[in-house]
Amino acid sequence: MSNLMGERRKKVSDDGERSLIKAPSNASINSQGPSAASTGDLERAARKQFQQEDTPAFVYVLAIFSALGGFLFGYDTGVVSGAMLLLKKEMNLSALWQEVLVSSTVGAAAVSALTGGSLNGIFGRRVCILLASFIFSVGGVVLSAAPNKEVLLVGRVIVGLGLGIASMTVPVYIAESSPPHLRGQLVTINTLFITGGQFIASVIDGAFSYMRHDGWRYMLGLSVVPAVLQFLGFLFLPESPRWLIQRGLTQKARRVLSQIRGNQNIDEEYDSIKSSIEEEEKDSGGGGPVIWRMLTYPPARRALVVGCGLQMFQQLSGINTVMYYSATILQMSGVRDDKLAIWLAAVTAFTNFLFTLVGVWLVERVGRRRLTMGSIIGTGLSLTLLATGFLLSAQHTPPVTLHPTDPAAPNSTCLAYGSCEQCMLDPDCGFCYRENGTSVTASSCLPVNLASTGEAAWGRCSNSSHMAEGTFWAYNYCPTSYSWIVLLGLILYLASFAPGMGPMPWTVNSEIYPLWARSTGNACSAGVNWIFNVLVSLTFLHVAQYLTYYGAFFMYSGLAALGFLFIYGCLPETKGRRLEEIESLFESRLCTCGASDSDEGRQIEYIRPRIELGQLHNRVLEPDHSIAYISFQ
Ligand SMILES: O[C@H]1[C@H](O)[C@@H](O)[C@H](O)[C@@H](O)[C@H]1O
Repeated sequence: MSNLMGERRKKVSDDGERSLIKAPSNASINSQGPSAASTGDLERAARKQFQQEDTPAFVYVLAIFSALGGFLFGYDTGVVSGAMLLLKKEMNLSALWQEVLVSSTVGAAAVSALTGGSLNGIFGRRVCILLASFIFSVGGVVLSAAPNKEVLLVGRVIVGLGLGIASMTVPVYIAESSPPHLRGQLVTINTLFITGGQFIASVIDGAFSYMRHDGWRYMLGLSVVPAVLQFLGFLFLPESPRWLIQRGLTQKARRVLSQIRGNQNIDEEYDSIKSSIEEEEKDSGGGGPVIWRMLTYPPARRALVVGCGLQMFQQLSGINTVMYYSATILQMSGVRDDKLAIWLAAVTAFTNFLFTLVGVWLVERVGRRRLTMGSIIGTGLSLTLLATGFLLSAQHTPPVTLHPTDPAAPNSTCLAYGSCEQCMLDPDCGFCYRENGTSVTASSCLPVNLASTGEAAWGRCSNSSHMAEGTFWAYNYCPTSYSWIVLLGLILYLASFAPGMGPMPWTVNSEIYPLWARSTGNACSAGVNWIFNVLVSLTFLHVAQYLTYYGAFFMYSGLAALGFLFIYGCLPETKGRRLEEIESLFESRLCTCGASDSDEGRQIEYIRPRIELGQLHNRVLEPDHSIAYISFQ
């Protein structure tokens, strides 16, 4: 493939249009003429200049309407925790039903992301986004009108089906429609909308938590608004030009390209997409199911490993347990009021959103590779800090000093625990205590009220609204003076995860596959993301029970360290390259991908965008500058 691209370049440079670029002599650019190594850089850099001149507002409108899919992703996964607080009381939900209602959406998303690949290939990106927003709208209506838990479950599964399709289609659609110099930023906006959706969901949860009756209907049903908006918007937005060319709809593709590139000349881009598609199809061997062709064609196989690996490590770095656990972490730090904890969880979601914005700003400045590496290092270190905070609070855990017995349940295991740490790791028990200044007194481990974890089944802490002054009930956490370390760890975690590990797996996946493999590649990697999402969130409490909280967070930091090695060895830099050029980054052995990063530091200075061949002879070369040619196809 790279040979073919090299040949194409050579051919055009023999008879095509040429531009002159002046580069500082200390840059590692070959000054002797159009060598294959230097022309790639120069070409990219010069293209950047042309493209930067004019980016029509239409591309931004297109990205924002698409990213509503990301908003729904964030909203629907985020809103359920607040809705569940009300639902479990109103519908009398058992722990199993609560778990089923939460994870059914993520499970359905995994299945539909995996099948969304073929839908994308057959019907195109636009139809898939229309379908996803339609499914979201239906799901929202079913949820808000649900008369019982069975219908609720149906609604949650419907929403999950929409989520899976949207999560794999939207990044691809944005990437295929964006100019290369903005692609990273525009695709990252989708993750910004995911975290924005999570934040808005937590605000809506807070606002409707006061509405004890039917508040959940509003929480779950409000997602219909962005879903309908997206559906209406997509009735007017165009199909991805790359998909159209692949399908042979060339006239339509040219029209769309002109529309999204404004007044720029689209011939070069059109020809390059078209010839890449032809070459790719030859290279990949033609027949058989796409996934098989990907697995047997080394560059596509390597891209698949990188894409799925990134998504796996994103989830294994524990983002969703940290988000899910944030309310408890905040309670550990002394926030005892449930309502306040809900609002503070909104602050956590906002922090995630805010730092994703930093990612949008950084992605085209520092590049995907450096951003992801920096982010996972910070993530690993802050997980270690979180774990240390939990370790210190476990080591200084308050002992159980009172052992009251309930004649109705004399054999409760809770009564046997000797410390708060042991007590809180058992999901059936909670810690009831008095606080005197900073010291804990009169403490006991009691069974939790199965209908509401906010109080004990019996005894001093069994009536949450009438507990004696100075008496507290801690479920899932222990009072500790080391909570500030945990809180600091939480903030640092979000500040490091959100700019890189949050958005980059989605952004990188939208660009690393050749066109013929793009939908399938994204379907697989999004499926991996959802599968690990459900795995990590379902196993978290069990892992914490076996390894304790600090053990669980040390484990996540170990997984982040493995993730760093993977990214360091395997993730190439894709910044500024045209989608059609990216395949060549995966031509060498998998773990040498990072080597291409060394190209990054080069500085290129332009003196003029175009120059006729003859003019070159009249130029005087200054001693400290070199001249290089680049060619355009
Ligand atoms: O990229 C997103 C984002 O980081 C979200 O905050 C998280 O909940 C998702 O699981 C993840 O895929």
